[in-house]
Amino acid sequence: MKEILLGVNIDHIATLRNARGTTYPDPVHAAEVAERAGADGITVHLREDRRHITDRDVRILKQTIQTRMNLEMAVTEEMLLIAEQISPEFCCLVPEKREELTTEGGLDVAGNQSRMNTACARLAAAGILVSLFIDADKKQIDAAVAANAPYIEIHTGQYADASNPAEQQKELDILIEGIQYAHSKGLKVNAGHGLHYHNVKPIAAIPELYELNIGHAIIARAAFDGLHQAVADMRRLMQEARA
Ligand SMILES: CC(=O)[C@@H](O)[C@H](O)COP(=O)(O)O
Ligand SMILES: NCC(=O)COP(=O)(O)O
Repeated sequence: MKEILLGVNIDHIATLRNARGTTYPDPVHAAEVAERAGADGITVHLREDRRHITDRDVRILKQTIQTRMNLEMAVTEEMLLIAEQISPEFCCLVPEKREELTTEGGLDVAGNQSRMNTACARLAAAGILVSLFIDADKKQIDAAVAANAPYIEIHTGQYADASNPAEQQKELDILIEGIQYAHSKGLKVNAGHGLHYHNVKPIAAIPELYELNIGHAIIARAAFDGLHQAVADMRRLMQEARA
């Protein structure tokens, strides 16, 4: 069966650094180790409040990443200008709330169609491949198609947060239906959020998926096993699911 790619999100290396205001651990170093361990791309979320990744990180990473940068960002004028200046290979547009602990759901593309169309067109004009981080909802998938986004990333948060196997299976079925629908519409379909070593396989097994973006669980595992091992183990689990 086809390979599935792994984008490693290194935000929480920066969380650890910022907790003490030190210069270490450096996300630039993390990207290099993750790439050597088999990451197909590096994801960073430049939040409006800069709680982890900073402008400096994005600038230097753009010069040092050997694979490709996927810059996650809110749909704001400030972020669009940064993306146009940095020119990452991919931009994933995500919803953002200042107070949230982490991303709580998908972007409402359908409810903000003209703003999304404009953002996608601006990024495409800058040569950036756009992805929209959305829920597995046909209305949002149709809106992503209408916005001319070549990629979407399906939000797996509800699946990851399910509190029992029956609920998790229900969420998985919703994801599979949405992913198949999006794929049939010609979108390249990624997925991510909340995936970890014990819930990744059923997601990685979905044949229409192109790439998974995984961060928090890999960085947490790295504290005990080292980042190289943590990335390699995640990659292996994903490939096993495709065997
Ligand atoms: C959009 C998304 O699902 C992730 O990138 C997530 O936002 C990671 O960053 P946080 O951990 O700061 O939420
Ligand atoms: N877009 C999802 C992502 O980059 C990583 O999310 P998480 O694994 O840190 O929850």
